[in-house]
Amino acid sequence: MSDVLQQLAQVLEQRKLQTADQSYVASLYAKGLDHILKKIGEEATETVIAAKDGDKDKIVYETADLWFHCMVMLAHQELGPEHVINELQRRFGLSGLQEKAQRDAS
Ligand SMILES: N=c1c2ncn([C@@H]3O[C@H](COP(=O)(O)OP(=O)(O)OP(=O)(O)O)[C@@H](O)[C@H]3O)c2ncn1[C@@H]1O[C@H](COP(=O)(O)O)[C@@H](O)[C@H]1O
Repeated sequence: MSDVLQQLAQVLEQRKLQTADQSYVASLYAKGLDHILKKIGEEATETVIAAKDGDKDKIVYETADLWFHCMVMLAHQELGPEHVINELQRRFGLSGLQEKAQRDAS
């Protein structure tokens, strides 16, 4: 897993001990899950708009915002990026069409 994801996950855990005026992440935790989910929705929309505009710098910037807020959501739910990476690793090499056919059959 990327070092920066692991390092960021550690910072997000440490921020659980801070107050909202000390840290943006702590302020997100203080506002609660619904606010974090709203931020994910906003960042997802901004990512879609950037992609529709074809602005590569903006796509990267907005995707980073989206990933960051998803990381905050995972931390809030006592999960980390390793759980998502493990799921992607589990799926690796398994055709999306094959996986869907298996799901539809069960
Ligand atoms: N990667 C990020 C990161 N990406 C985006 N953001 C913040 O996410 C917010 C993006 O939301 P918007 O664009 O909607 O800006 P906004 O209007 O200010 O946000 P709202 O007040 O509406 O929530 C901005 O305030 C950004 O600064 C981030 N804030 C923090 N981090 C990482 O988290 C660490 C801990 O941050 P603090 O908790 O603030 O110390 C930092 O060292 C960084 O590594």
